[in-house]
Amino acid sequence: MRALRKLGSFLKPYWRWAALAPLMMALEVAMDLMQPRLVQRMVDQGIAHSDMALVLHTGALQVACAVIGMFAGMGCTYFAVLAGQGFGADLRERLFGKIQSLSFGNLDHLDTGSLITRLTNDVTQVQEVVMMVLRIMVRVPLLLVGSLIMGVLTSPRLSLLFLILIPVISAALAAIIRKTSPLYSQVQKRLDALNTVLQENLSGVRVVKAFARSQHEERRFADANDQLMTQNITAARLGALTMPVVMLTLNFGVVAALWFGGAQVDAGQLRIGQVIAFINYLMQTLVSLTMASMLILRFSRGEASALRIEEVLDSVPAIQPAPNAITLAQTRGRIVFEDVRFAYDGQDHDPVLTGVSFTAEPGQTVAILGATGAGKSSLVNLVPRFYDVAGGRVTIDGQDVRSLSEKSLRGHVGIALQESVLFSGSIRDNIKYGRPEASDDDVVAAAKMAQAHDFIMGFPEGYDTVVGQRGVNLSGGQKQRIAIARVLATGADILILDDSTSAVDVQTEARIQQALAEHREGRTSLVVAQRISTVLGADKILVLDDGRIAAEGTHRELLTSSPIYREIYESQMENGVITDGGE
Ligand SMILES: Nc1ncnc2c1ncn2[C@@H]1O[C@H](COP(=O)(O)OP(=O)(O)OP(=O)(O)O)[C@@H](O)[C@H]1O
Repeated sequence: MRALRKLGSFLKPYWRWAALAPLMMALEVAMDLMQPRLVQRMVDQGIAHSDMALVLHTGALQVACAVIGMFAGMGCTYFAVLAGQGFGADLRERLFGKIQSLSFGNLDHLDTGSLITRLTNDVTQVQEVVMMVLRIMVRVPLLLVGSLIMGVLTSPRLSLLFLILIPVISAALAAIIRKTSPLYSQVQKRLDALNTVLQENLSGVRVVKAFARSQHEERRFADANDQLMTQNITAARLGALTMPVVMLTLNFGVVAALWFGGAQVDAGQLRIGQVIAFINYLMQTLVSLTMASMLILRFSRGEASALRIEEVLDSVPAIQPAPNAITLAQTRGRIVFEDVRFAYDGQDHDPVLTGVSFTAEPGQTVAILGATGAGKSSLVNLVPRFYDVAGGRVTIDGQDVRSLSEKSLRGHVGIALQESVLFSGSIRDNIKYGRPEASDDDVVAAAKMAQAHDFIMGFPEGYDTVVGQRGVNLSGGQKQRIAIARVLATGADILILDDSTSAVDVQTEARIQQALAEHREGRTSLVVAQRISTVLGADKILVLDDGRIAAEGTHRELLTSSPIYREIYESQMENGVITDGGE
């Protein structure tokens, strides 16, 4: 229960509600405990002596107790819901914030489906435990101890039955719990698997259709769904044993109490009302034991969820801010890679980049070219410090990027990632995403440079056109251009384009390059490309081969000095990829 206890701190802001709920419950239990005594009084003193006034008076007291108990119960539920919902909302918010704070390296290891399950189902499980605790955590021990004491007070001799019934029912319930609780951890895992299939499918639905794999995906989903169902049924089947076991024991108890109680009534040692009251207390005792077992089961289910939540909350961002992080007020934009090594495991096994050294002077455009998997994206991701180097260093204006504050670094480095993700909302909002205070003129200027203005104005609503689920669907090339406009609108003085014109036709791409060249003043650019046409005008081209810089120079220089470059050039010439400005 360690993880659950730790998450309990999220209840602190709601302590008033959390305290009121059990108080109300205590009142309800007190009322419940009064009832059998009142029944006993009515039978033994009222009915036995035909004392109608006493019967009516006791009946009225019973009604009053029931009404008070009912309101107390309602109050308890109400306060428990207030506290529980507040707790759940705060926990979800913290979890979401934590996910936002994680680095690329952390996110590589957490799959989206599992994060969704943790944010939704796991939080709900823990929240339910909290509400249950507030409602019945007090009720169970109070009712258990209270009814035991009252039972003993009512008939010490009949109470000997407790000595048999309690161990029997406790042992049976404990066995059920031991078998059931591991099954619920499995339920969460199966739910993860289902959410992963679901999430992959929803985001990749077009690929599924393109490959006509709908049936395969349906089967995959049905498998995951069936496994979840089977797991739930297995757990529930075991759990379903609880009630029959309890009822059997309870009925044995009642029969035994009637048997022995009846004999004592015959012998004049006990009154009928006492037997009835004792049976009530016996039932309350056994029912509260059952509730305790359910509570334990819920706890172990909640603990499994709490552990999964904790795993995310306790993740340490792979990228740690420097203790005295420097804020770069202005940059010249000189980027230097000094003998950089990089590996995704962070421990230098199997490096993706080795011995990478180069300089991008302020205002220069440096292009990075190479086969897929050569390490181009990995290289540029080191500049905004999405990952840390394993050896060497990356500097901006002589400052190691690890010594800069994240805010300042990301403020100066704008990156258009390989995959252009737009958010639902207007095109304007998307372009302003990195700098919400950008003026409309800035937005238009950025869109013009990214060669997006014309097609945006082609939409009836222009910049207010809504993209995303309920808006227009943009082509891959249009999305890429909006993503480029988004990074240009930030006004960042270091611009990184990671293969971000791959879906744009060669002519448009050339126009983007030209517009960027015209506005290059004060901006250093790193451009990752597959096509030589993208890099023709670059001040420097790095040819990356298997994580190393195989050659470096301008287009002209490389044509003569680098066989790899010449090979790429010639293959693209043959395929007609180089149509504009090629030599
Ligand atoms: N998040 C990651 N975790 C682990 N390995 C990765 C990750 N991203 C890339 N790699 C590996 O690093 C190597 C370089 O990948 P990278 O994406 O940098 O290549 P690239 O040159 O940009 O390729 P492309 O042109 O296809 O985008 C590849 O072997 C790839 O499998």
